Amino acid sequence: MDLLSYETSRNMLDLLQVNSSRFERVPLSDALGRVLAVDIIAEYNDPQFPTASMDGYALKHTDMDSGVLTVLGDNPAGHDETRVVNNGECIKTFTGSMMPEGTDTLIQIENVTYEDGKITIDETVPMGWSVRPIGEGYRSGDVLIKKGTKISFAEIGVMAGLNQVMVKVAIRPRVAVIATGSEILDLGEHSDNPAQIRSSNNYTLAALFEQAGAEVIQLGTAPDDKNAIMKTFETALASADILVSTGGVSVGDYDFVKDIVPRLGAEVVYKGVGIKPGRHVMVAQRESKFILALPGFAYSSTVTGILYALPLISKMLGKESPYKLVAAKLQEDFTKRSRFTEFTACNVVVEDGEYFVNFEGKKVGSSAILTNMLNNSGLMIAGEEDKFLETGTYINVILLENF
Ligand SMILES: Nc1nc2c(c(=O)[nH]1)N[C@H]1C(S)=C(S)[C@@H](COP(=O)(O)OP(=O)(O)OC[C@H]3O[C@@H](n4cnc5c(N)ncnc54)[C@H](O)[C@@H]3O)O[C@H]1N2
Ligand code: MOO
Repeated sequence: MDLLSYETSRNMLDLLQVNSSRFERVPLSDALGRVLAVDIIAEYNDPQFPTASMDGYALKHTDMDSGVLTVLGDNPAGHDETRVVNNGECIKTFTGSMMPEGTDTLIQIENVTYEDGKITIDETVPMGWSVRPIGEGYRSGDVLIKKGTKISFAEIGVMAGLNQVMVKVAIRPRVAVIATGSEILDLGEHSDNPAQIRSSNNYTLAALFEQAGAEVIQLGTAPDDKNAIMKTFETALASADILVSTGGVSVGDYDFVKDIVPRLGAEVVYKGVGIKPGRHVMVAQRESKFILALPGFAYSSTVTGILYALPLISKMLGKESPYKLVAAKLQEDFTKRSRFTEFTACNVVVEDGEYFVNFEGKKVGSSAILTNMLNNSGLMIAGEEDKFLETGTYINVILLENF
């Protein structure tokens, strides 16, 4: 089998024409987890007026040493204060209130004694004390959130502060997921044969893609039946942007998926990459739609889903990168098992601001071991040329959180 290198396969994937300009407007309260389709630019300053940040008295700092000041009255938060403070005067002003004209400093209640409409200053404060200046948080015109950002709690809050009632977000790519194989049983399906196994692939991948911002069409499982698989694929392609299948891509007599994909009129971009796991992965395109046929093994399908589906989803969403790649230091020796680029589940530890990896609790075995991905594992990348990697070697790791 002629295998592409991992790097070539990823470059070819990056070169595929993907529509990344589809957007919709959603209410802010529905925007969590969506990806911004525009830059969020401040239309005003925050705050828009000098604002008190403590409860106290607004005054001129030049009066700080005068000892006693006349209180003109109260200025509660939200009050449009119009009185002008002159020398020897102050206004009782509260946290969040607009500072009255003529004042530059707020002295907190604890620092004064009030009696008969006057305050005596017991402890002075510096010029500008407890006043949030105009534009303390941001200035009009500042780009606060970049297009392509996944919206989290902080983005929601900042956009609420900007009165963004509706938010322009990328349309979620629709990804159809199906697991093929006559031995696999869907969730809850009755088993009458000990050679059957539970399907995890279609659920792992659905969760992975949803986490990455896609809308998943869960197609469940399908037995190794050429015509049935073909029909299901054809139907799925009518509504999905990406069809992801697992199983049926190697050389077995019942591995039909690899033959079905070209028969659907799709152009095979490649089939077979020098990676472990996942070497049978197939990428195909039919007009603007993509078909990713991933291997059946649970770990292989997950890794190839990360490596080949996430970049397409991420591009459709207008995100800068599908996941975070970091350089980490090996905390133990690592021996590569194949001549391919290898992706190994690892623990990622951060110590003193540096990333480290180790394999504590990870099992060595076949490409079926999905439990190695538990506990926020990372995916360590050992290159084709690597063989034995010593403790202390720096190595690239894909972080699998927050993509
Ligand atoms: N003679 C050869 N045999 C195999 C080769 C090869 O090159 N020559 N490649 C091996 C490698 S590497 C892989 S990866 C697998 C890929 O095979 P398929 O994509 O055709 O997958 P299946 O044979 O259908 O399944 C493989 C394995 O995974 C289990 N499986 C399948 N679907 C699911 C699911 N939804 N959830 C959980 N587990 C699943 C299935 O029972 C098999 O054990 O081929 C090797 N063989
Ligand atoms: O391609 Mo398989 O996933 O190497 O085990």
